[in-house]
Amino acid sequence: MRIEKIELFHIKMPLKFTFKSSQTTLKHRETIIIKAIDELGNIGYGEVVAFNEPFYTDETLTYSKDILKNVYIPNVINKDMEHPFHIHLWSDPIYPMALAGLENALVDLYARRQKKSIMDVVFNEETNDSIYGGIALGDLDVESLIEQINLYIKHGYKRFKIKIKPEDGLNKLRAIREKFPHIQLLADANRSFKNGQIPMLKKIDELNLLCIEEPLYSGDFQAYKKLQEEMKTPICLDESIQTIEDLNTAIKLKVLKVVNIKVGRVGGLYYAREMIKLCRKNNIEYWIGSMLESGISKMLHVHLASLKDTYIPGDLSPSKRYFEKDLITPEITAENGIIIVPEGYGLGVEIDEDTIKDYTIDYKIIGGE
Ligand SMILES: O=C(O)CCC(=O)c1ccccc1C(=O)O
Ligand SMILES: [Mg+2]
Repeated sequence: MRIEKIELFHIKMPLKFTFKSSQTTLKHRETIIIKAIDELGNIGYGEVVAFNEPFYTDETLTYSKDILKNVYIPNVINKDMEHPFHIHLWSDPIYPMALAGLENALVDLYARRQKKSIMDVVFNEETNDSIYGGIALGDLDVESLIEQINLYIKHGYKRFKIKIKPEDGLNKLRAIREKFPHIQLLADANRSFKNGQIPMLKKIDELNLLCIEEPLYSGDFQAYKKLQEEMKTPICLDESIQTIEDLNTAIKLKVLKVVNIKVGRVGGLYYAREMIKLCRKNNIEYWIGSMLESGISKMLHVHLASLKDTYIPGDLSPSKRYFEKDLITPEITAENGIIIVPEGYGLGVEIDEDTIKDYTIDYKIIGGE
């Protein structure tokens, strides 16, 4: 396969709700959609899931765009490639979300070219035909959280993730657990608890959570190890694990029980697969995370969440929850909280380029001369 042309669409999608975490408030989701075209006219899409501000990791969309234009895209354009993962021989994940977006576009293209599903290209193993969706809720007030959970329980959902901060996180979780004793509940603190607030964190143990994501401000592995020794709720690492080396270190230090693997954060499907292999070898639970992206990423995550040994099937719920109009046809939908994994080639859905163009605020084309 030879990639002849790459288009970058910097898009800005209005969110249907304001999403608050301990670190940020989002009313729009900006990402970069990458469209890759090969010498036969096959097309594949990927999404760069960085944000405008470095609240989650250091990578911002400005950095992503620069490295794509100056390094990652020139490294692949007009070269013969046998497999999309060969991109990783030529480019390092300095800005992993940029590299992942490009790699994902090449994998989607390659799978469509081979008339295979993306999972058949990346994982040669049996997967589930459907997954249980779950609802990730921002840091809302207690009344709104309860209202939302009630609503989605009526729609068949059983799993909820709540964003928390030290000031009121414990009280919110207590109120929710009291009202809903049987739901599967997770919390994500996005590194907001400082040392003095650790006693409060330990009280979360009373609430029977599936896990708590990244509670500690320090992000320090030794501090996580100590905390996990003192808590029975599994601690789930997310932003602390960016590279295979991070994961290896965490495994060696016996820090880790659960890890949230995000394709963007780790530099693409190749690295995500390596991490999954490491988790399996070391009996560590893993699951596939998301970050309010368009259906181009979220559908990829639906595919990965269909692996049979994930801890939970991820932060995945219908497109319509997030956006008036998503970029894929059909959009992600759920029936009774269950999402069907599409069967077609590549991502298994069509990409709606008119909608991409409607959301585009900056455009660049490379190659194709
Ligand atoms: O896609 C979703 O609904 C989950 C959103 C989410 O938790 C998140 C959103 C933005 C940045 C970081 C995170 C996270 O998982 O830490
Ligand atoms: Mg998280």
